Amino acid sequence: MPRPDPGLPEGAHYVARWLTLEQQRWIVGRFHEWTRGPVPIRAAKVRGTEMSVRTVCLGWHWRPYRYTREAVDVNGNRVLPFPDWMVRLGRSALVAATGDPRAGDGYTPDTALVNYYDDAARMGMHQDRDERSAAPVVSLSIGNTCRFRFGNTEHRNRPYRDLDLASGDLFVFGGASRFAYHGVPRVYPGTAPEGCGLQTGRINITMRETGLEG
Ligand SMILES: O=C(O)CCC(=O)C(=O)O
Ligand SMILES: [Fe+2]
Repeated sequence: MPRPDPGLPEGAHYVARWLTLEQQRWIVGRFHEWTRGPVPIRAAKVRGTEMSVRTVCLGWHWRPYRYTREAVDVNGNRVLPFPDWMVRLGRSALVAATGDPRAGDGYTPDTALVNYYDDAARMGMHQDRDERSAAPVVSLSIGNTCRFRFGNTEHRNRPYRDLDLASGDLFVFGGASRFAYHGVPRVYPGTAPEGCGLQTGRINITMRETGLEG
């Protein structure tokens, strides 16, 4: 049973190598399907500047700073539906992360932001706060290892904790940590394990409950 990590604030959980290599390869296969459309993967623009990360969404399309069903800032197409297998995966992730067999009950993520990081990509400190639900965010990583910075709910500065997210790692932030600032200061090129399905780069999936209707 995973114990709370004393270095992480309440509500934040980390499980190393939660996904098997076989699961990782399978998800990478799905990733290639998602990027082929109906909405291509793209760098979202924040105040006119493209992010270095490229993103494709499932369920709801995210752009700074709201969700819509159609990718209005890309090609206007409706995004792919949120897959049932990912709802189940999200629920088992919560059970694994917290050690509470009921932790997944009632968790129904309806959007996933699927990010692709090349060797130069990073993500500044931010909160995930465009959702109306305070349900946990479930994060899965595949490919190259990154440095992940997990901070506090007040501002983007210290205290924060740096940890490495490697291929297959699970990170969850809910409860008192749901609106904590976090970011990815760097990725480590060439660190993806053999057999994870990704030769270059890093994929990160964050599933969330939007709390939106329609
Ligand atoms: O890539 C990561 O590990 C974090 C991604 C993230 O924070 C986001 O998509 O909002
Ligand atoms: Fe985030």
